[in-house]
Amino acid sequence: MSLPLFLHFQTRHAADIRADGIAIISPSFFKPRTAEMLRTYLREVISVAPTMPVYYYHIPSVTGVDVLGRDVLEGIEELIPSFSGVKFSGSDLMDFGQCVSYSQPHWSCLYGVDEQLLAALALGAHGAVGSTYNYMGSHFNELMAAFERGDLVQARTIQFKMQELISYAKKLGFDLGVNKQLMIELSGLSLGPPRLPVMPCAPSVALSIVQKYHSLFP
Ligand SMILES: CC(=O)N[C@@H]([C@@H](O)[C@H](O)[C@H](O)CO)[C@@H](O)CC(=O)C(=O)O
Repeated sequence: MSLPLFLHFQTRHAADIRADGIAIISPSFFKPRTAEMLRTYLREVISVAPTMPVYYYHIPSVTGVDVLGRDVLEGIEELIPSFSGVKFSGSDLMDFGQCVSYSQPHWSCLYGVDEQLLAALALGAHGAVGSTYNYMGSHFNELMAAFERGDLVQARTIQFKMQELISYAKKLGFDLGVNKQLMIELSGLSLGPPRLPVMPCAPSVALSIVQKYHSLFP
């Protein structure tokens, strides 16, 4: 089966630079309708570098692909021996729980909806990858530490503050452009403007969210 050429080169490049692994997102223009179609696609992408660890990056709100993560994992360890886990950026926690439950001992199930991390930890998430960790990582480390020592009151307090911040930001149009501006403001790093079609964030919006952040996390 043939693979779009750029994917061939991207995977080859990852192998050439000895990347620790790759995460593969579903195609979103011609969408796979079934888990089998998506698994076949993942296998073809990684066939260029068959020993490199590979993660399935499940992010239905971006791809628009309506296939359960758990269904994609079915039998994937036989199809892709280097399969290493899933980065799950969906809000369907039952599906996430089923991914964790099916997970093989050497896999990682990483959760990516930052405002629901605590629930995912309770379901056995092995780690987290998310955009807001770029500027709120220390608070999330505290959340995870509190969860690990069984202090659910503290873990919830941090999660609720985070939810309040995201819901505040969403009312002001939180998107990638806003998120990038928050990274700049809160990390102090100069990251430049976003690339089209993402639009830059209005300074008044970023300022308002930054103020909210400081009021929640003084
Ligand atoms: C749909 C989306 O962008 N999800 C984010 C979240 O971190 C999200 O921004 C956060 O939970 C706030 O809603 C990440 O899962 C995506 C992500 O980590 C990435 O693509 O780098």
